[in-house]
Amino acid sequence: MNDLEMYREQLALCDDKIIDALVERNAIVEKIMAYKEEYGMPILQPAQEDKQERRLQEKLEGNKYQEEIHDVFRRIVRNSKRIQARKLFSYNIVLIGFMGAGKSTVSDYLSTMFAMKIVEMDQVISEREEMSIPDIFATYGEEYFRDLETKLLVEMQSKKNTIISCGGGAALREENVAEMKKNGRVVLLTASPQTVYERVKDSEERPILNGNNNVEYIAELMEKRREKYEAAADIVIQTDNKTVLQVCEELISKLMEMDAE
Ligand SMILES: Nc1ncnc2c1ncn2[C@@H]1O[C@H](COP(=O)(O)OP(=O)(O)O)[C@@H](O)[C@H]1O
Ligand SMILES: O=C(O)C1=C[C@@H](OP(=O)(O)O)[C@@H](O)[C@H](O)C1
Ligand SMILES: [Mg+2]
Repeated sequence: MNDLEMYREQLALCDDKIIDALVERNAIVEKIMAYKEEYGMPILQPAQEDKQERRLQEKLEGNKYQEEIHDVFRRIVRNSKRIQARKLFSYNIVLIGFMGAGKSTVSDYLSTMFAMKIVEMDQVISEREEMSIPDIFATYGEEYFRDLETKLLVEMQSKKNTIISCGGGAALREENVAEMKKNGRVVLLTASPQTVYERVKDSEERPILNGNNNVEYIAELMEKRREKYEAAADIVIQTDNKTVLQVCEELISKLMEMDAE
């Protein structure tokens, strides 16, 4: 055997070790999940994630391949999150609720924590139309926008394991709700009119509230929509005075409870 052949064999042995370590690592990830579930512990633990990241930084300090190894670890962590998410949610998670309830924020956080794909409906529609949501409303009217929402929700049926962040009006059409439920669990986020107002008062992105951005109008519109939101929901989470992390934890545990039934 010449040297080159020997090095190649050594490399293959290294790859085998990496594979074995990854299989072992993933099995441990599953054990941690099962443990948290058994003892009713929070699934998301961002502080632990930060701690792990710091440990890695320290360990790699001064290492010649620091950047490359770090890159590999980022992928490893992302894939562990995916494994977790696939195990927990075999369906789409569809967030509905009034403007300012936190649908976009919660979706974003969840998608980061579980490395799940996300569809932010307003953003997709806006990109496709090459126009902001207020401009779509102003140019073509609300009905046109609502039809785009319906079309997008129909497309979403081909997705799996995806977080769908709806616009606040998406759950108002019955046909939309039927689409959401085909492949997803519908999560209703709620907040009081006062909380909504505090969260959206400086926003210019919500044409429905144009010129009416006050607690009274919000309360009235919320009441008009309430029945439809509630009828669509598989689970409901009240978000007043809760952090985004708390809302996400509640969402996860309620979905897990639902699956256990
Ligand atoms: N639980 C929360 N606590 C405090 N602020 C929040 C919370 N959820 C969302 N927000 C804030 O409220 C605003 C509106 O949230 P957003 O996610 O855009 O709502 P939605 O998509 O339901 O209209 C954002 O500025 C966001 O940072
Ligand atoms: O409630 C509504 O009718 C709407 C809510 C908005 O989304 P957010 O709920 O994310 O603000 C956006 O889709 C559009 O301005 C209409
Ligand atoms: Mg939103």
